Amino acid sequence: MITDSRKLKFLSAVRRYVLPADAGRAFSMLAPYMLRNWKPYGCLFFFLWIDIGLTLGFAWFYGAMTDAAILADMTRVRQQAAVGVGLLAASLLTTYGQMYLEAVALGRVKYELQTDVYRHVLLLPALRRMQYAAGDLLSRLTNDLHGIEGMVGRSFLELLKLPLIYLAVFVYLCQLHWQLALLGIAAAPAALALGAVFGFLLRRNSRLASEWQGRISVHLNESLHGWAIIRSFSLERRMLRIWSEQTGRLFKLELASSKLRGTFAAGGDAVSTLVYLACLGIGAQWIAGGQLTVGTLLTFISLISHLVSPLTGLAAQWAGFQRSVAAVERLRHIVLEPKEPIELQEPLGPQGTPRPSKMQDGFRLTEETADHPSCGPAALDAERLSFSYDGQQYVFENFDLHVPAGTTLAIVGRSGAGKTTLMNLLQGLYAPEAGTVRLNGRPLAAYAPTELRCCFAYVPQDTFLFGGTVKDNLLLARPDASEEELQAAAEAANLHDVIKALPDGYDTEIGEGGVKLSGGQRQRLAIARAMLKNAPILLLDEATSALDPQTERELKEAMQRLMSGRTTILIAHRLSTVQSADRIIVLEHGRIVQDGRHEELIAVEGPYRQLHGTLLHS
Ligand SMILES: Nc1ncnc2c1ncn2[C@@H]1O[C@H](COP(=O)(O)OP(=O)(O)OP(=O)(O)O)[C@@H](O)[C@H]1O
Repeated sequence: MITDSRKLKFLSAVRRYVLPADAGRAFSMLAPYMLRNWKPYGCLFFFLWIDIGLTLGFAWFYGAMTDAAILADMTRVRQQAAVGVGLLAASLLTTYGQMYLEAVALGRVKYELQTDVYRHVLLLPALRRMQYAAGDLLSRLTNDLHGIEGMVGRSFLELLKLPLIYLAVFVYLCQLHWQLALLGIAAAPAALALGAVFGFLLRRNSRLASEWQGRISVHLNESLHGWAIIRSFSLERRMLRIWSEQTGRLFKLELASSKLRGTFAAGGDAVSTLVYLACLGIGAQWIAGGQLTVGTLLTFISLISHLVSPLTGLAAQWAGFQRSVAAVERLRHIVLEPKEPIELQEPLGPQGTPRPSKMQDGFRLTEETADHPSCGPAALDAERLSFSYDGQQYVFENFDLHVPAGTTLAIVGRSGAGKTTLMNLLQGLYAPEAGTVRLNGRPLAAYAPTELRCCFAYVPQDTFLFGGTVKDNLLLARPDASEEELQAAAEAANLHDVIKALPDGYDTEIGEGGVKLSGGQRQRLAIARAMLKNAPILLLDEATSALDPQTERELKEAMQRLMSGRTTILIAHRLSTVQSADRIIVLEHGRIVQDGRHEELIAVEGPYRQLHGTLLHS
């Protein structure tokens, strides 16, 4: 006996299959892209009618040619041959036109959609961005993007074509011989039922396959980024096991889909063949009885498959369509996310010539990074800030802080105290749930995002460098910087001599993530970059790694040059930077538990004195 909940589940699954709400949403997302490219789509629609006309034309041609041949009417045979050549030429042109136009339409829609989704990813607010694994985003932007073909490619037009051709063939056949035509559609219910069941199963499989595809991407991405840890912890076997499990699951799903498709195709063939044989048998009897000519039967036979295959084909196309709906849904999730209101320069179209870029990964130096308004001396204030990552556990509650212009504030505290979170709140990367951060008395929200970014130079603990040359990486901070300015920044960061010693100087390729530079060199490159940006507020997350005395000294000098004349907030791990700060705050569970200069804090018993011993001596 079927329980009620099972029945409900089944009914809702059927409803989702027949009337998928997500299909409507997916269409409303894709419609603007298709409308914008209405020309190729319009032409494809035109070709669709020609295609239907050609199908009927060829069927008629075979019949008429056969009848003319049987009657040995050579004049008609010659006329028919000419018609045949015309039909063939039209068919070749149609095939070529359809393939070309599909490539144009599909390519443009995919390009525009991918660019929009990528742009959205670039502009995701920091906290929202963290909700997605990098590999998952990668999978959405590649696999899922290609998965939309069922909704915007020719298969979508096929979906339109199948009912039309079905109707056209049926009407045509009824005129030829209505009894045979009715015999042809007798198989319709069986074919439809077969198609619906298989389409449903295929859809479920393709959804699962999409999810596994995403997981594989996440794993692959982690393996490539964490290869050093994999090597040092001997995780190769474990990573390979996870990989094999995931790809094995995907393989099984794809195999199951292939089996379904195979069974479905075989079932469709069986139904078509049965109908074909039945028509042939009955038709032969009618020919013998003089009710039908051989040519008419031939026309009939060549069209009969169009009465059956659209039904099975419709379900197959429907399954492909469903697969696309699932893919569009995954892309839609991203574009529904809020984004930073930053205007980005319109990229070139698919036919446009890309602007020359020296960056390996195609990162372009555009006006977005070139804006460089000067904010002048800047003071930062946090007023009654409250912030939590999950809406439950508050990292900060009613937090107040005042950083006067031109001073250096050092933040110290145990791991997890909230130092990085505070830094991100102060530079407006995270929006507080309550309270305000003010820059020169004006709330951060009142600044345009690009204007705000230009007021801060951030040197994180782990420097991120782009593949490309030393110069490319420096120019990211200020694309219009002159050679002299680049050199001055590098000199101030104690990096110029190192760069000069590289094989191609400033034009040396530093590899993906700057792998060809040492850790200390990477840090100094980040400092030089911040130097070039010349922002009034400097946010520094000091590196915790101990460096050799020489590098340490060079780094310290570079940092001090960078800090002079700017408002600096630094997460301090080194005694020397803490000692020279104008003010030190000690954070504990999101609260300032000690506040003052080094001499004042060290003089009293408290967390600072305890932490002091753990700071790096340099
Ligand atoms: N993306 C995040 N999602 C959820 N919780 C987070 C996230 N980032 C940090 N936290 C939590 O917020 C708290 C403060 O973290 P934060 O990174 O600011 O500490 P920190 O003082 O910078 O630590 P460390 O010195 O180890 O870098 C911690 O309890 C941490 O678990």
